[in-house]
Amino acid sequence: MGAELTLRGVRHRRGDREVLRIDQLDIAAGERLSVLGPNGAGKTTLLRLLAAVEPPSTGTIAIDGLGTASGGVELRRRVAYATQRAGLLSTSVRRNVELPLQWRKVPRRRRRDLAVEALERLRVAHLADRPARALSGGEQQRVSLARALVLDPAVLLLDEPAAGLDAQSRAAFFADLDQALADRSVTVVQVSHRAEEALGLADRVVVLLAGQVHQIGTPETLNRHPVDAGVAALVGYENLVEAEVGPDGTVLVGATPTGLTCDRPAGPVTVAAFASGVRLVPADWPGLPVRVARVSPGPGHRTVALSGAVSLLAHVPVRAATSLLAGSRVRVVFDPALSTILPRS
Ligand SMILES: Nc1ncnc2c1ncn2[C@@H]1O[C@H](COP(=O)(O)OP(=O)(O)OP(=O)(O)O)[C@@H](O)[C@H]1O
Repeated sequence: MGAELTLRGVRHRRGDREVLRIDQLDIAAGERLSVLGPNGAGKTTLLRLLAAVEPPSTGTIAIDGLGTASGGVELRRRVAYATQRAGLLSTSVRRNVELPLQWRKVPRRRRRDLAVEALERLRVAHLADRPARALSGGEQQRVSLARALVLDPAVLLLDEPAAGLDAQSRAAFFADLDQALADRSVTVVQVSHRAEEALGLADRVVVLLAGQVHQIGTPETLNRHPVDAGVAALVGYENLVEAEVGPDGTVLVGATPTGLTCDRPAGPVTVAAFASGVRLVPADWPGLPVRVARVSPGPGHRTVALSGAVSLLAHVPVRAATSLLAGSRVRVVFDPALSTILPRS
């Protein structure tokens, strides 16, 4: 059964620097929470506090109502923490996964069965007799996860579980992780600096910037309604453009309409637009005048760098991009479904 986590008034200092500040966070039993933030945001610090590796400088963290500061063995046993590096011991894969069970005095026979089952769930049972340190990075990550899951934890803490994997291996890894967790009600807190990972498997996402929570919401909310430009950049909006809301609600760059309207009061705003929401139209149509600076191949599209009054990135279907030559003049409007208007920070 997954455990409920509650954080109240948590502050954590490293030396005289405060690196984490979370006033209140409740994580429901069985919830999958992602923590998204850039390098140095405090993600690992948060996991270390949740795992009771160290206590917060001030404030409380409780697991099913029991404070981590009490340091009880029983409480620690309910939490499995897979650190950023797989950290496997230089023995066989099987032994790595069996060891935590041995420490808990699980009988040998049962240990073996549980270890094999955990390895099977992560699709690495065929590696059971190999030296763990001689595996590839991706294989080691899977064994590390099997080692965490074999304890049947109430809380699973994952620090960048797919760090160092290529894009294809990452996708397969997360699909298998999803499968491995499918019939468990474990509470999962996973940290990542990649939006696609953080938003992929989560019920909710916490955005951490400089140690502070900027936004908490479902992946869909973060995607469609980031609260500020910092969150927008982190969730993958490639374009952030300074604009103005006119008296009639038209969003303008300079005096030029952008194709967007909003019901904010007249004044400065920031337009966040996905590259796939930047529409190129002929130079004699209404829109922002720009020049094509560069066209480069992307997966299933061309990435077009545009310069002019604003610099933008656009993703353009391959067929439509054939007529785009560097230096040519076009105009740009933003697709409202792939753009959002933010307060100017
Ligand atoms: N042992 C330490 N001593 C001093 N400062 C530290 C220590 N560990 C981390 N920090 C600082 O605390 C802040 C948060 O670090 P943390 O490792 O939690 O960030 P992170 O979001 O996990 O980063 P990354 O994505 O790079 O792993 C950073 O500014 C970091 O430099």
